[in-house]
Amino acid sequence: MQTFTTIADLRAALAPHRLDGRTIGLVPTMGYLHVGHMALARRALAENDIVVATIFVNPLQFGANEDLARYPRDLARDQAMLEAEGVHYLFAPGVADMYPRPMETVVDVPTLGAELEGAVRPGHFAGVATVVTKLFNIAGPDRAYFGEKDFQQLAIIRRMAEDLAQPVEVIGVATVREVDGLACSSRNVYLSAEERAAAAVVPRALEEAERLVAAGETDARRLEEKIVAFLRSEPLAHPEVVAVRDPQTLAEIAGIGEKPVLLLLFVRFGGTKLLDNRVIGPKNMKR
Ligand SMILES: Nc1ncnc2c1ncn2[C@@H]1O[C@H](COP(=O)(O)OP(=O)(O)OP(=O)(O)O)[C@@H](O)[C@H]1O
Ligand SMILES: CC(C)(CO)[C@@H](O)C(=O)[O-]
Ligand code: BAL
Repeated sequence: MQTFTTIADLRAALAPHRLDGRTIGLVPTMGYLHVGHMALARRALAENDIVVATIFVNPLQFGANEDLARYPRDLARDQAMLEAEGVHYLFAPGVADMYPRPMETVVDVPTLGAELEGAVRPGHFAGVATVVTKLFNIAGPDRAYFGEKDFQQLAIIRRMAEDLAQPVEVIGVATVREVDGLACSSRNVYLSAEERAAAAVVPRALEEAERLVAAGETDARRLEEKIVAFLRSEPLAHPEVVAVRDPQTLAEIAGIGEKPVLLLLFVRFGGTKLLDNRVIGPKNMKR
């Protein structure tokens, strides 16, 4: 695997592949890789001739009081993991390589990006949409891979790619979990041992929602209230977003009826915010 830090070097490496008609899969990440990232890489390797992973902790998507400076980093370990998986290229630019001067141009998805996680992280999704567009422009991938754990991000990137006719297929990959069900996440390392044990309440809340819907709960607001109470039964859990939405549009819905619904959770443990979600179908519904 070759690692590049400049846009020009990555482009030069990819140009001959493109000329020879090879397909390119892109796996954008912020590094400190785990088995969830590896699932994206494996899927990309299965579906493309050439796979480019990217590692860039994008300052544009962090708010002033967020964890940009302390975001976990270990480039050597990440390189070894990607190499072992068979990834062909790693693009790991510095901030000056990606943004040699302050960005004047921004890609925003203002409605989808303002709610749910966007409501507690203003500007976050404009930062994501902007950097992902730039990564698409740099690598020119045929397909790009994103985790369903970041459900709203995936929905926003799909919408952005469609709206802007970006010539890339956006592919969602199922969430990979630890043995107790907690979604793998780079930020899990921030959790103390106590918080880590308590965090298992998040996937359990998704199970509980599934159980409540199967038992006949049809009111979206009541389901949200029950899940907030379930999460609060764990004293270390501070639910920030508990929302039942339409999985396609992320629009609010009132009732749980014939169609599957998205339950999206954003739960804080100490200073660490964890995301999770599940698409839940009504009783006996085949999904
Ligand atoms: N458990 C997981 N299963 C599948 N995909 C995942 C998982 N965790 C992250 N991803 C995906 O990997 C890509 C890169 O994510 P990122 O580098 O932010 O990792 P992360 O673990 O989500 O980090 P953070 O803890 O900062 O949210 C995103 O598309 C994200 O959805
Ligand atoms: C897609 C992404 C790499 C853009 O910085 C980031 O938001 C992430 O890791 O999910
Ligand atoms: N959602 C993954 C990237 C971030 O939290 O900034």
